[in-house]
Amino acid sequence: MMLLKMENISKYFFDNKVLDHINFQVKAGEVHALIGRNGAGKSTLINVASGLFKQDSGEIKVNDQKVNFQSTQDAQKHGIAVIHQSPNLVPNMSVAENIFLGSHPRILKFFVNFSKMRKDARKILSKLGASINPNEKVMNIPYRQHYLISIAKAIFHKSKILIMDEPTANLTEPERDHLFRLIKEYKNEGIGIVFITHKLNEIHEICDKVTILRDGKWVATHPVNEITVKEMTNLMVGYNLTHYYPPVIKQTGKELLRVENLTKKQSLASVNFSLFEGEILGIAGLVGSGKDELAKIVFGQEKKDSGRMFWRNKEIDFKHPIQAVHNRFGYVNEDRLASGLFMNMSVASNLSIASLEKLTHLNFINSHSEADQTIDKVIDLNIKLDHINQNIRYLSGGNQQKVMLGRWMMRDSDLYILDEPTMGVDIGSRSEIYLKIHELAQEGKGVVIISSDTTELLGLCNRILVMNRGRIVGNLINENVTEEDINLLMNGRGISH
Ligand SMILES: Nc1ncnc2c1ncn2[C@@H]1O[C@H](COP(=O)(O)OP(=O)(O)OP(=O)(O)O)[C@@H](O)[C@H]1O
Repeated sequence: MMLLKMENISKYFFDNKVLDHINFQVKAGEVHALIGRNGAGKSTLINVASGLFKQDSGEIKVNDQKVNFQSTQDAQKHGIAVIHQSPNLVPNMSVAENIFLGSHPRILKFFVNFSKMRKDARKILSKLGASINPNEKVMNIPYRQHYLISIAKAIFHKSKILIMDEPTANLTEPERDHLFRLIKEYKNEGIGIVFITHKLNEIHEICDKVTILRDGKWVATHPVNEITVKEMTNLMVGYNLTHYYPPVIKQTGKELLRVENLTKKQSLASVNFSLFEGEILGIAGLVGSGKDELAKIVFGQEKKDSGRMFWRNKEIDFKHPIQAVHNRFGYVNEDRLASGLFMNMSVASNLSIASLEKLTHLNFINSHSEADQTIDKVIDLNIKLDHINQNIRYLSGGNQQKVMLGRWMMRDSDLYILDEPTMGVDIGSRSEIYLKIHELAQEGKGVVIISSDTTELLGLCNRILVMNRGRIVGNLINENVTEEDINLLMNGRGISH
């Protein structure tokens, strides 16, 4: 018996055929990966499965019975739960209240049993290995952890089909291990799981089957032990992707940025480093190592306690990010969906927002020039959209990420601080972004890449700083450096060779 069967599903957004006769099915006790490039239609397909969108044609069956969902609540009643890429939690409610929203434990039918709610929430969160206080308001919880709260919510509602849209994009390694253990438990209980990911290495670890979509069309479904990561990649992109990383840069120029004794209570302890023209400098470190705070301080988004910074040997002391922007610094924030993008604005405005003063002439925006430059960036970064005036909220997650990078390229920044630049970006687009970053460096720009993906840092950077507990504990020229070296340093241990 199939838990979920989607047959010939098609879906249009206006004239745009986003899903074209897709077949997809999930058995009880199966973890089924759904993969494809940014904009391939993965989220749309699961939004149809969960009653958020209505398909234009095709049928959905749950336990071999035809269903016709009118809403997400309707799908939930049939046991389908979705954990979305950017969870929609209620910010001024507590974590526990968010987890139990709509089904609070009650005393005498009417009164919410808060103490039971908190106890249950703590139990579920600890199962996920998440150290989150259930009493804390969601608005005070780092955005990175919102996904964990959403998972806790889905677990509580005991679904038969659990759909996870990029569950590991924001998780640390221990959190990911907890999640995988939980997925295995669920599998044994006969729950069917749909697992969307851009981290193709995870598929062999946790999934049984994989379905690949391309441009809204079904391309293939295979048991995972019959397909390699390379084959999956080629099916996703539709060609043989051979050059993933550009060559590592060997020569750099003059000093661009110098950071001296940068200190901030509880996050940075006397950090010193320089960045040179044409350099791609990586920063590795676990959550809490200080790498994200370092980026925020350099960009003027957070205040330092002490220390000095120099740009081309001239002291800088930004009190506000706008000063950094004037100095031609660009910053792609790891929290892009929470604070980087303007969700009610068009793609064109999101791309041009950092360049407004450049594009403005006598106080009116030169819209021809804006449109021309925007189109250039869109072509450059291969952003998938219908029209540049389209609202950004309708772009797929990975394409929104590319807009963030395009914004600073359009501004023609001299320094690019990119915090998790390829989070949620498909493998084909990642290789295109790496090429762009390499081109920026070749033009003499300075690039700082903060990434939790050590392989990415080793593939792209000529030098890697490793941070641990607010300090730089390694400054490694990328020659004969291994992932293990970086992992040892990140965890506060020395390299043995
Ligand atoms: N509400 C909407 N209105 C108009 N177009 C939309 C809407 N939602 C999605 N789209 C378009 O549908 C296409 C598929 O998007 P979808 O979000 O399903 O892609 P995806 O495979 O999940 O990508 P990603 O890996 O980037 O998350 C994209 O071109 C997107 O712009």
